[in-house]
Amino acid sequence: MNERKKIIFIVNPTSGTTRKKRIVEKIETKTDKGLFDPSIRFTEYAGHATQLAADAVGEGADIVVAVGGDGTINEVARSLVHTDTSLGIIPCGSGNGLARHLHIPLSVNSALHIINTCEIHRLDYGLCDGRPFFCTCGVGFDAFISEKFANHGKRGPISYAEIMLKEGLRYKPELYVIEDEETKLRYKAYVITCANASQYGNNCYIAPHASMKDGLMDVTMISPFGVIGAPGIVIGMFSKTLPRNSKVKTFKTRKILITRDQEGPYHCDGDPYKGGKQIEIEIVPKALNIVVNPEAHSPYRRVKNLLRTVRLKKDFDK
Ligand SMILES: Nc1ncnc2c1ncn2[C@@H]1O[C@H](COP(=O)(O)OP(=O)(O)OP(=O)(O)O)[C@@H](O)[C@H]1O
Repeated sequence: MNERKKIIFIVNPTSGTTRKKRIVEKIETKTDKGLFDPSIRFTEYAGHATQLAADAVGEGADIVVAVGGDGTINEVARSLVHTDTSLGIIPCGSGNGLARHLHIPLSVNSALHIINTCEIHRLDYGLCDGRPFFCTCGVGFDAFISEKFANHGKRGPISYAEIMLKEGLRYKPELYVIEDEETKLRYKAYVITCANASQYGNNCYIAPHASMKDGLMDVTMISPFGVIGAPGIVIGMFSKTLPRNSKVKTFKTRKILITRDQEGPYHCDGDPYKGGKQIEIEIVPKALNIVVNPEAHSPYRRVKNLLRTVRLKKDFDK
């Protein structure tokens, strides 16, 4: 008989707005016990998931599942890069950018089905100022807002929208020099985002053509657009057409250096950090095993997910 795979679930009780007790019950009942030997651990403070994931690697875990949002995934995945231990995802954050990019369903039952299917791909991640990111990183307005959000106390999309409206008008775009191996350009930008995955979360696509398999990041630079240009930017983000906007410049590259006039924040997967005048960002190709959705590119994926969720819900309610 094959030995069961060791799988460790790391639950962030503070992520998103959903209650985690029911999620834990689902993990306990729906994980395939024939395939896996599961255990569940809870984070007790910010940053704890990194230590728990490192411990799991040390214990020889085959899969470590981040149960939370992009912040939790980042903390878990940074301990898994360049190892044979794979990252699983049960998305229950506020934005769930990486899970949405990978077409991992937001229903816990369906996400557990993906884990039970256990298809693993080796994908890219990024380094921003030496810090790992898996979805996006960058400077400008989004880094400024993530700093305000981190200090706000309350989470969830309503708090986020509140901060965007209150602080958005105060933000002043900066001048940046952006260099890669071939070009050097000066750009006054509202936002510069380097994307390994396509979206910030909540289906807000900053780089709709980003791929985690191409060894490259998609750099999106948005120049100041004013009140009149704002609806076009927002519509572009939610309709995957942002690169066509005249205020937006995009390119793919492996590594860039961003230089600005003064020190300031940058963000990695939505979490803010203090940065210097220069920030180096690069993609590390094929360095993290991730449990992916084998049906991610099937045209019938949404219908199948819906049917599976209904079926699993019926089983669960029995
Ligand atoms: N037990 C804990 N107590 C307080 N904070 C925690 C705890 N565990 C993790 N955190 C912190 O919670 C933060 C937010 O978690 P996470 O990003 O998963 O949720 P989210 O912000 O709601 O979702 P998303 O990033 O998808 O929008 C993380 O940056 C992490 O450091």
